[in-house]
Amino acid sequence: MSDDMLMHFSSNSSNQSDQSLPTKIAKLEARMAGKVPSVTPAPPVQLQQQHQQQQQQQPIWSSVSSGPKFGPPEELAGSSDSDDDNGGEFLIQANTQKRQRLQENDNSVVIEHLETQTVNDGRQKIGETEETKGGFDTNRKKQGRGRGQSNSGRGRGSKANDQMRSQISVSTAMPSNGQLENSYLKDNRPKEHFRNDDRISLEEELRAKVSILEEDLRKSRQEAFDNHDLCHQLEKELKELKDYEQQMKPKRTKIISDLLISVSKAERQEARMKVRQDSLRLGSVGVIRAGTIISETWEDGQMLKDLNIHLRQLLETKEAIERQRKSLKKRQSDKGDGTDAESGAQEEDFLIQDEIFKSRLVSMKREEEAILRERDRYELEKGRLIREMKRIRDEDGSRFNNFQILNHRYALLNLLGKGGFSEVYKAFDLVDHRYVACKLHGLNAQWSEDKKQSYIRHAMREYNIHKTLVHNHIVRLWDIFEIDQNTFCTVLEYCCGKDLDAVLKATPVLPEREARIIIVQIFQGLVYLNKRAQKIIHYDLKPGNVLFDEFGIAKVTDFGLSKIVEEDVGSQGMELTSQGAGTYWYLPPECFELSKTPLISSKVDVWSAGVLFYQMLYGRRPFGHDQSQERILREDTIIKARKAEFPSKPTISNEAKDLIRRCLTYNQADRPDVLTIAQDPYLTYVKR
Ligand SMILES: Nc1ncnc2c1ncn2[C@@H]1O[C@H](COP(=O)(O)OP(=O)(O)OP(=O)(O)O)[C@@H](O)[C@H]1O
Repeated sequence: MSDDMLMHFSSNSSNQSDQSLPTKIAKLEARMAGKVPSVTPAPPVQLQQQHQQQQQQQPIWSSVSSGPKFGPPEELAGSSDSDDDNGGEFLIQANTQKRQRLQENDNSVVIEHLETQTVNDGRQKIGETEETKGGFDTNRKKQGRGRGQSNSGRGRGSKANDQMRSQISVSTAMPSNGQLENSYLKDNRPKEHFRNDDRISLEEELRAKVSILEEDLRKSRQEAFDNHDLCHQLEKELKELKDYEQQMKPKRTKIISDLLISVSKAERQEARMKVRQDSLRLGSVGVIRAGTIISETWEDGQMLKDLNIHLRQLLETKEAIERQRKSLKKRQSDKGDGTDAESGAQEEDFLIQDEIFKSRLVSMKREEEAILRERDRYELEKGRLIREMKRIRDEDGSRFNNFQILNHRYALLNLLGKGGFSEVYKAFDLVDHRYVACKLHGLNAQWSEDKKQSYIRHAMREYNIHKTLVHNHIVRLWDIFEIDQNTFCTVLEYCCGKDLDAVLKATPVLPEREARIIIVQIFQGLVYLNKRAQKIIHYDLKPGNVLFDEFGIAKVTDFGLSKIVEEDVGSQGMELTSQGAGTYWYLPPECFELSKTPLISSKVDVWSAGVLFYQMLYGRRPFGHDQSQERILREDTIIKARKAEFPSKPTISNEAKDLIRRCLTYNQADRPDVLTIAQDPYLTYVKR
C-alpha cells in the first residue's frame, strides 16, 4: 500500500464510525499483493490507540453490563461481512482471547463481586432509612420521594440517579439483535484489552455514586433530625402556650368580671340617682301609720302638683269668662232691640266682646287638653318610676345582689325584675362570652316538701319543653342548674329591649303598622310551636311574656304554663288537667269552664294573640280591662265575652278588625287554630 493511501486511511480512521480499519487495511494489502496473508499484520500503533479510545468512548451502559445484549454499536455489525473473509485467523485470535479471558475470569469474578457488593452496600445504606425492595427501581422510588421532601436532595442525588436511569432506559430500549451480539462476541478483543481499566473506572464511578448517595442520606438524616427537633420545639411551645392560657384564664375571667362589676355598680348608682331625681318631680312612696298598722302610700311630686295648680287656675279663669259672657248676654237682652245708630254701635260692641270670650274659652280648652295630656304622661312616668323603685328595692333585698358567679360561669350583674316565684338577673356567660338572663327560681323555705317537689317538677317540665325550642321568635333556654336545696337557675337568651308590657305602659296605643309586625312575629313563633312533632300550647301569652332583643325582634318567653298536645288528641283539643293561673284578660271562655274539664287546643293561643293585638291597637283590653283578676272570675267577665267592641278612635283597618274578630271567636269549635289563622292575608307579607 502506498504511503498516500496509508495516510488517507489513517486520517479516515479518526472517523469513529469505521472501527474495523485494521482488518480492512490488512485485506486491501493482501489484495494488492494478490494473496491472502497468512498472518494478519499487527495494526499500526495509531490505530490501536484509536480503537482504545473508541472502547473508552462507548457509553457507560456497555461496560456496566457484561451480557451480549449490551454489545458495541452497530459499526461492529457492519464490519461482520469482512470478518467472514478472514474468519480462520479470527478464530485463532478468538481462541487466544478465550484463554486470556479464562485467566481474567478470576479477576472479573472478584470485580463483579465488588460491583455487586458496592451496589448492595449503597442499597443497604439507603435501606436503613427507607424501605428497599431491590434494584434501581427502588432507588428511583426513593429519589422520587426524596424530591418531595427536600429540594437540596434533588440537586445532589438526582444527577447520579438520572445517569443510572438513563443507563437502564437505554439498556431496556436496546433491541436484542442476534447479529449484533455475535459480531460483538467475535470482535471482543479490544474489550478484553480494556476490561480491567473499565472495571476500575466503573468501580470508581460506583464508589462516587455511593458516596453521593451516602452524602444525600446524611443530609436527609440531618434534615429529619432538624425537623424532629423543630417539631419537638413547637410542641413544647404549644404546651407552654396552653399552660399560659390555662394560667391566664382565671386572671382574664377576673378582669372581665371586675369590669362588668364596675359597669354594673355604676349602672346601679345611676339608676338610684335617677330615681331620686324623678321622685322629686314625680313623687315618692311615703309611710303612713294608723295605730299599729304601717302602710305605704304614694305622695305626688312637684310636677303633678304644678300641673294640678295650672289646671285649677285654668278652670277658675274659664269659669270667670263664662260668668262674664253670661252677664254680657244679660246686658244685651236687657237693652232690647234698639234701632238708632247708638244702639247699633252697642250691638256690635256686644258681638265683639262675645267673640273675645268665645275665642278665649277655645284657647283655654286647648291648654286644658295639653295639661291633661301632661298628666297622662305623668301617670306613665309615675308607673315607670314605681316599677323602677320596686326593682331597686327587690335588688337591694335579693340575696344574689352581690355579683356572684354561678356555676363557675355566670357572672350575675343587675336585677332585671322579679316575677311570682323568681328573680331574673342580667348576667354574663364567662365561657361563651355573651349576656344571658339568669332566672333564679326560689322555693319558699316554709313550703312543705311536697310543695317544693311539685314546684321543681313544674319548673323541670317548663325546662324540658323550652330547651327543645329553637326559633327566632322564641327566647332560647341555654342551661339549667341547681344553686342550693331551695334554689335553681335557668339561663335564658338575654333580650335587652323592654318587654311588650313595658312598651304598652310607656305608649299604650301603637300605630297599626307597628302592632301588625309584632303580632306577625308572635304568630310565627306560634306556628313553630304547632308544626313540631310535639305540639305546644303556650297558654300564657300576655304582653309581659313578649320580649324584644336589641334589634327589636319580638320573642315569646315563659313556658311555665305551657301544655304539650298529646298525639291522640281529637279536633276539640286535650283536657285541661291543671288549670294554672294564666292571666285572665288573655284567656278564652273555654278556660273558665267549671262544669266539666275543659278541652283546650292551640286555639287558646289564638284568642290570647287576638286580645294582645286589640290591646296594642286600642290601648285597652277588649274584655274586663279595668277589672281585677278576682273580679273577672267573680263576674264571669270572659264567659260573657261574646263580642268585642271596636272604638271609633284610633282608626284601624278593616283587615285588622277582621283578624281580631276571627281570633276572638267565642265558640272554640268555630275559632281557627294557629296554623289556619296564620294563613290570614293580614299576617302575611307577600307582595301582591
Ligand atoms: N330573657 C330575658 N331577657 C331579659 N329580660 C328578661 C328575660 N326574662 C325575663 N326578663 C325580665 O325579667 C322580669 C321578670 O321576669 P319573669 O318572667 O320572672 O316575670 P313575670 O313574667 O312578670 O313573672 P311570672 O313569671 O311570675 O309571671 C321581667 O321584667 C322580664 O321582662
